[in-house]
Amino acid sequence: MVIVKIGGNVLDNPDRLHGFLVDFAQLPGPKLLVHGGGKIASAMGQRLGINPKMVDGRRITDAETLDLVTMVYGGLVNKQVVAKLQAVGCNAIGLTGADANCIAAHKRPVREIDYGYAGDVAGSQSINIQALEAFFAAGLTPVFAPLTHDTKGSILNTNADTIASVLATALAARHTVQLVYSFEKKGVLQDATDDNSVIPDINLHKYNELKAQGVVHAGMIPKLDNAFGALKQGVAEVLICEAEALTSINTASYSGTTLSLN
Ligand SMILES: Nc1ncnc2c1ncn2[C@@H]1O[C@H](COP(=O)(O)OP(=O)(O)O)[C@@H](O)[C@H]1O
Ligand SMILES: CC(=O)N[C@@H](CCC(=O)OP(=O)(O)O)C(=O)O
Repeated sequence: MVIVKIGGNVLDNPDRLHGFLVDFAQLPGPKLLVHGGGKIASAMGQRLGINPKMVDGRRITDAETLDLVTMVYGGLVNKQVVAKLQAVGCNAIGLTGADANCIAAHKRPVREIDYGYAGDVAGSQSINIQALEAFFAAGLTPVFAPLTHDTKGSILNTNADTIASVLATALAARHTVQLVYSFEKKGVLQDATDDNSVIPDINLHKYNELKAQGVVHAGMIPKLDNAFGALKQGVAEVLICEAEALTSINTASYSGTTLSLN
């Protein structure tokens, strides 16, 4: 089973998104897509006079930002992705974590920073596996927006990399799961501005070194934390690669980054 996450910079590029969705539709076997959309939410917010506030890669989600991200992730982006997948022969069903109680979360506790309506998922016990299995059994491909719910009536904004990691972890109890973080760059790079500097393999020790050297920074840190978290909890393989690499992931020509614990 393959779980794929697609990042906001590709979602924002119609040509790259189209190519990616054609490739995703062709992946054999049961599969699931998680999309981000942070960049689109920030741009739409600015048009509405809502300025984005990010701390450590997480959006501070006040009440009006929650409305914004619910509209953008759960509406605009999710439904556009689903319609485009339908057009290329993939029977996708668009979901948030509230739908079929797929992903329960809790509001991030206020410590130094109040993230507002940002949701953390406690672990794979918060995933409704039966609902996911029912979608797969019906031949449907779930497409998740980065939204969860608190089971008390509120939607929560949850990082898409985290959603991909917890879904992959929950499904790993029953399936051999491959988790693919696809984004706009060719992989984890030695020099974030040089696409020819892909680091092919990273284990936990090397990750800590890369972090300490500042080679891995910004949004790549939470992405890799989520990725290693999934490996530690039984996900068979985690890959980080560009959107265009999806059809090569199980071939010798794969040229992105592969993560391992040891
Ligand atoms: N070593 C690195 N290799 C590649 N990207 C890196 C690296 N360090 C930091 N980054 C940054 O991380 C970003 C990816 O994180 P993020 O924007 O959260 O991705 P996504 O759009 O997939 O959610 C890249 O656009 C890049 O700017
Ligand atoms: C709480 C939180 O930060 N949520 C993210 C969800 C979107 C996301 O993760 O999008 P990308 O994958 O495109 O970055 C946000 O609102 O930016």
